[in-house]
Amino acid sequence: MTQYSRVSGSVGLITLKNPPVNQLSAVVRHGIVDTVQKALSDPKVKSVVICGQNGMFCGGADIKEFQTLANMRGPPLIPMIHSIEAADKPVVAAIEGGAFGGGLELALGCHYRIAHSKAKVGLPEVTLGLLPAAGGSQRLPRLIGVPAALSLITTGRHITAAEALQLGLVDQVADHNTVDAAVKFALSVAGQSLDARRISNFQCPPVPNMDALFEDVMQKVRTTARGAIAPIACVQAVRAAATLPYTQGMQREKELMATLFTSGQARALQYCFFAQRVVGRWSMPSGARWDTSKGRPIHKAAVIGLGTMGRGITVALAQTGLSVVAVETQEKQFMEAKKAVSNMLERGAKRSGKPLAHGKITYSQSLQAVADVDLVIEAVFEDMGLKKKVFQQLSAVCKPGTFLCTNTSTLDVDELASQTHQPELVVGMHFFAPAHIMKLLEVVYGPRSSPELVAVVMELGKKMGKVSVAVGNCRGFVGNRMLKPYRDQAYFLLEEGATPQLIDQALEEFGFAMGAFKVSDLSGLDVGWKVRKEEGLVQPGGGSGKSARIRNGVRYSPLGDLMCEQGRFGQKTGRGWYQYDKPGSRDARPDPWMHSFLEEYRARHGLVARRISNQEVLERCLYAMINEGFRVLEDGIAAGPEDIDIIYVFGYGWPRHRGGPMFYANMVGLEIVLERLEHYAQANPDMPTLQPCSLLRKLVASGSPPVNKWKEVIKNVRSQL
Ligand SMILES: CC/C=C/CC(=O)SCCNC(=O)CCNC(=O)[C@H](O)C(C)(C)COP(=O)(O)OP(=O)(O)OC[C@H]1O[C@@H](n2cnc3c(N)ncnc32)[C@H](O)[C@@H]1OP(=O)(O)O
Repeated sequence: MTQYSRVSGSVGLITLKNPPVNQLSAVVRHGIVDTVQKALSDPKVKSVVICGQNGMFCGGADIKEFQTLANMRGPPLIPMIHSIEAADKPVVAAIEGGAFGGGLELALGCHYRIAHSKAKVGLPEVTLGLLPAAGGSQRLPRLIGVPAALSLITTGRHITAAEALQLGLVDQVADHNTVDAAVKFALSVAGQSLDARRISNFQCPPVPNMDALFEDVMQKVRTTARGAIAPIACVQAVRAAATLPYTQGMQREKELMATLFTSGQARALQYCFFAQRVVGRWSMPSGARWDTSKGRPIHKAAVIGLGTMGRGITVALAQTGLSVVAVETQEKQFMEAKKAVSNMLERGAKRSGKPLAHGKITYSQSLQAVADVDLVIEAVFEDMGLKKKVFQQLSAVCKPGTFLCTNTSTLDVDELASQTHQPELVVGMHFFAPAHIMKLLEVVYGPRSSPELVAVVMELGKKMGKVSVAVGNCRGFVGNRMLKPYRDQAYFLLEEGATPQLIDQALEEFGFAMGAFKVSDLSGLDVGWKVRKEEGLVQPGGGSGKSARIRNGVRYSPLGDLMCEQGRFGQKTGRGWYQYDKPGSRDARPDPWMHSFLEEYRARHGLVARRISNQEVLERCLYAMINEGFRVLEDGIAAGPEDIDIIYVFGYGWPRHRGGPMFYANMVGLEIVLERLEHYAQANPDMPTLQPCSLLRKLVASGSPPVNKWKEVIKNVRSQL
């Protein structure tokens, strides 16, 4: 786990060996303590280099060890790093690949840091619900100054070696063999005084208006954290570094970490870290899996339809370096799209500092232009008739073996596949707007989809920088299917006495970026109205009599339809569930009109408004969504709870520090979720989505196992179906 040797006569070389990322597990910490001791007590050794094997310095503490305190055995990090800093021989960190979290804290305890030009460094603890509590929050501001340290520690972002050099975080950048460079450097500094190299002895560089700076940062962090506690603790820890002597600062760091380490938020964020990796190991009900299915390279892709989604997808594809044929048959849209895509690419290049991807896109107004591409993504208007036609044409035009993908958000992927000669080469690629920015991609396979195609699309998603989740085909797939009962409950609560702002406030306090009604105003009420009309659900004036609030035997709220009848489509019309200064404006303000609209509606339907608590809003909206999540698992549409949670965290603004809906249910307690659903279902027998699903009942009957053990119960339930 830790190898020691003497090189170049007088340099003790310590190599961390703990795949996959040389994480600081207990055995590694033991190894470091032992080998540092060995090097320091060997009179032949004049200086020391610490490096990691396989091109990676160190990925930090072993996150798996956090899951049970019992695993936190072995030498603690803080005294280990102190003993390195206190050494009387120079210790040099040779950073290849990356130094993250405890790995960077270890490097900060060294007297010098040499990084490879391609290496990255960072203190990402905040993303795991923690703070850099092995001295990182105290050493980093002393080394690079308070503003830069605040930026790195509160966001957890990884920076390049070049930026680290500019900030003074590393002393030298090597283009070739970093360990050789570090050994050479270690030889050159042997015997030199180390007084000026121990960061814990430094004073933080002075900051003018320090109080104002911290107030400002705290304000920003509170706004962006949306209830997450770690970013706030990070600011407090850096403040301690700026205002207290080192030992007192370390004490403060320890106290703050104690409040975070066992928190539910830390558990949720660490669950998300692993869940994100679990979804990459996809499987299909046929037994096909990520490690047994091989894709093939895609050189040229096409996008059909250059509306908002098609433009974003074109940009995302071009940015991967692929050749893209962008097709739009309508003249006006074609001209507008060319300009828009070009602007988006320019903005992207500016943001990332990477070269423009313009040259890779060919525009065409004819479908014939896609004859030689390897993969097509259809992004025409969400209309089954239109999409079917496009798929028939694509099947006739494309060379055999071309993969055909649809960017539908709800429609039946199998029905589209059946329009083609090779239905096994059709899947859904459900992007989220804006498609070149949003991280989530739902990859929707049908019973006939080939595993090769799923492998290709999952890989393509990765290249586009997406978190791709493979899911089965059903109406709305995973994300939109679960969103429906959530939204329905929000409407029903309005009927019963709530206001849009009361519901949104409860959801935003929970941590959602936007409440259900603000999201509806943003995406446009007319979108859902059109779908409901096609489904035959809309009645003029919302319908009348007792049946006005019932469709197909279940409860229905015509409120959204009535809003649309009044032309209140949301932000685009300047009026929706909220009012806006002008069409297109984003600043939502409560609209007094809504009060009389709801009063009149309730009076018409004999409803008496009652006081709705935040707790009821959360329980009805979230538990209805979670209940649907259990159905999704039961039906085999998602492979496991991690898939659902990652979809919600990356695509639907679910607060990451609450881990995703299924993790949240587990945190609340499955028996509580079941009991509340039973309570609400009894009070509302015409709302079947509140009837607890059998998988939830089975899990509770099985003793409510933790979320990572659900798959066993799910397997049994599915095998009985
Ligand atoms: C006392 C408390 C002290 C806390 C201080 C800390 O150090 S907290 C930990 C801080 N470190 C991090 O947050 C880094 C987490 N890791 C990463 O960001 C990335 O893994 C990486 C190091 C940038 C490498 O990225 P890459 O894309 O190359 O690989 P993967 O992310 O896919 O990871 C490969 C496998 O390694 C596992 N893994 C990564 N880091 C850790 C870790 N710190 N502890 C345990 N395991 C780790 C990861 O889970 C992958 O394995 P899978 O089996 O595929 O899940």
